[in-house]
Order: sequence, then C-alpha cells, then structure tokens
Amino acid sequence: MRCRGLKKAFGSGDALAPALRGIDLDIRYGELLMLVGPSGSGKTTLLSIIAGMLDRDAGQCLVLDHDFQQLGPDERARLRGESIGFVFQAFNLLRTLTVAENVAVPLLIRGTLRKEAVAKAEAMLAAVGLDERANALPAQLSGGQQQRVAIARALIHEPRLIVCDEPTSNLDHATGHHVMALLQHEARRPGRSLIVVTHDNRIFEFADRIAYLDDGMIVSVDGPALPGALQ
Ligand SMILES: Nc1ncnc2c1ncn2[C@@H]1O[C@H](COP(=O)(O)OP(=O)(O)OP(=O)(O)O)[C@@H](O)[C@H]1O
Repeated sequence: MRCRGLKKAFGSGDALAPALRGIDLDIRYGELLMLVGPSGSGKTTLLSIIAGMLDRDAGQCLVLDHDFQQLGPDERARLRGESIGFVFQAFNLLRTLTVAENVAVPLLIRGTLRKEAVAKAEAMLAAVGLDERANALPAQLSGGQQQRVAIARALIHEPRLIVCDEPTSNLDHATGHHVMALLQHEARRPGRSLIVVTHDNRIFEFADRIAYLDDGMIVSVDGPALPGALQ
C-alpha cells in the first residue's frame, strides 16, 4: 500500500472541514501497521480510503497494485470481497444466521460449498476460542465474543489486506492479546498486510510500526524505516 499527498475534507463552503491534510504512508507485505492518534485525527477516514470505502479528494493511493478510485463499482466490490478483510467497531453480524454461518459468509459469497464453508468457519472459530459457540446466534454472545466472530469472519477467506478499526475495544486484556497474536500471525504470512486503528496502548507491542496522526497529518512513525518511504 502506498499513499502520497492524500487529502480528504468533509462538508463544503464555510463548513469545509479537512480530515486528511496530505498523508504519505507505505505498508509493506508481512507488516502489521497501527494508526494511532486523538479522536478526530483522521484514522478512520484514512482506513476507509485505503479499504476503498471512501474516495479521496487529492493525492494517490495504491492498494494491492490497484487505485480503487480508478475502478468501476463491480471491480471495486470484487477486489474488496476477494482481497480485503474488515473488522469494524460495529460488528455487523447477521442476526438470523448462526455464528458459524456468519463466519462462513465471505466463502459462501465466493461460491464455496456450504458444508466446506461451515467446516472452515468452525476451524476459524476454534482459532479465536469460540468453537463451542458455533451454533449460537450472535445475540446470545457477549460483545467481546461478537468481536471475535467478526475477526474470524474477516480472516476466513485469507485476504491479502486486513483492516481493523479498534479490534480490541470490547475485549479484556487476555482476550485482546490472544486476538492480536492471531492477527499478527496472519500479517506475517507471505503477501499479507494488516492495518489496525487503535486507542488501546496495551496492544502497541504487536505493531511492526506505529503511525501517529494528529489533525489530519502523520506526525511521526515509530519502527524500522521502509526503504524509499517518506517518514
Ligand atoms: N462522514 C463524515 N462527515 C463529516 N465529517 C466527518 C465524517 N467522517 C469524519 N468526519 C470528520 O473528519 C475528522 C476525522 O474523523 P475520523 O473519524 O477519521 O477520526 P478518527 O481519528 O478515526 O476519530 P475516532 O478516534 O474518534 O474514531 C473529524 O473531524 C470528523 O468529525
């Protein structure tokens, strides 16, 4: 992922409010990058542009060798569905499907047979410590358990880029560490990258680099320098 001079504002006229004011950022394969900064500093806006959910106003952004903004709606949806896994603050679980079926959805959409998809979902649920809840409905789970279901769903189709907005916000310390270890393991696999927006300083230790945002700018990047990157 490579962003240069990325700008985004919301509103118009007198109410125009810049959210990103020129972001330069690279993410390499095998890396877990955290985006950290005060509320309103632009973290979710940046994540949304990287994940192709929001258009930028200016600058460049190449994700998995594609510029989302140059793609039509079908191509965008296909690239997102195949190559990006999402973990949002709102878990967006489907209430009428079981936990295993929810996790299986990304595979079912891609045409995997139901039996195979659910078996994979059960294995992924075991990885997040929820195999015993596979047949429950989401409403029967705690917030932290639903968070882990959302993480299992984001990983099941082995996306090359995983974007997470506050993935540990509903988790206790031990569960948060367990989930971050799983995410870190995913980021280490060949051809993978992971971006985590977080306020949770208990998980900073899992980052390869931490980019600090303030007022729509990256003010510093901690961690090993990237060759050729603007830091
Ligand atoms: N859809 C929107 N419409 C108008 N303004 C928005 C919108 N989304 C974000 N903003 C504004 O853009 C700025 C950056 O918001 P953003 O949500 O990216 O910050 P953040 O760092 O993720 O904050 P938080 O940590 O509270 O989630 C804020 O001033 C916010 O009010």
